[in-house]
Amino acid sequence: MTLELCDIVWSAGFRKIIKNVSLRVKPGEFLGLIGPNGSGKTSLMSVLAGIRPPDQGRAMLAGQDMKKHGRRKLARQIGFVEQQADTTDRLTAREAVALGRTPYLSMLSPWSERDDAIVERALGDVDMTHLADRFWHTLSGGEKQRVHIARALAQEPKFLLLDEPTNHLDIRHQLGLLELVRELPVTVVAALHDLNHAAMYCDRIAMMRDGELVGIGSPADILTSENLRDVFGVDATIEHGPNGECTVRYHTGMKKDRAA
Ligand SMILES: Nc1ncnc2c1ncn2[C@@H]1O[C@H](COP(=O)(O)OP(=O)(O)OP(=O)(O)O)[C@@H](O)[C@H]1O
Repeated sequence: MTLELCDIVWSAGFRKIIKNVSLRVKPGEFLGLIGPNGSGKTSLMSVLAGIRPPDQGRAMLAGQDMKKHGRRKLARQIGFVEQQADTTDRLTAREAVALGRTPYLSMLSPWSERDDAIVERALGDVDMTHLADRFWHTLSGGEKQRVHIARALAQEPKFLLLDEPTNHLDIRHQLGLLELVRELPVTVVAALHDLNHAAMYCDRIAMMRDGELVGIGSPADILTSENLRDVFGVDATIEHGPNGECTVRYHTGMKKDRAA
């Protein structure tokens, strides 16, 4: 199954936020989306998730315009974990994860033991089994984030879209989460701020600046000193390992250099 954007424009009011972006997500890949604050990552993810219909261009799932897929069908194929999503409902963690099964339930297909098993597995995947009966409002920011991801996993999507999924997580859970999603039999698109995490886990990286897609390719192709200076305004050296892996080493004293 494919997910593809063709020459997408999305505007808020009169301002173009996403500017003529074309992108084909390859089946099975882990695609990272990087870019400075306000460069359009969240907006692009929302278009990819089918939440924001583009003003121009086409967002396609399985070769068909997303507008033609119903919400329920989209929800079975695409799990989207938004930034800072919250709920005021009085739910336990387990009940919040169970919401992920909604697109599969109907009068003819009521809740079953299989749904229970999927919910328990999703809770286990994000290391939240021991907190499954806790109420949502009592969870920490990181625990809530893990519940959101479990809810998306319970959707059993083909595409998992994660908007800054490691926000709020401690380093063990950041690495654990990225390792988990890389191992899952799903296609992942994740907006990431940590460029070394993008280098470690992504098959490809797409880089945005001011609403435009300015590059897409392997971590080594995208994470260059020139790109980091031009797009992020930081000075860094990229170290390359023997197997093509790369590590970003940021230079300190940037403020002083700029002032000079
Ligand atoms: N509904 C909206 N109305 C007006 N402006 C918007 C709207 N949504 C996004 N924007 C603007 O569009 C630009 C891109 O926002 P977006 O949230 O997509 O960026 P981002 O790359 O995800 O940023 P960050 O890294 O800070 O999360 C920003 O300047 C933002 O203020």
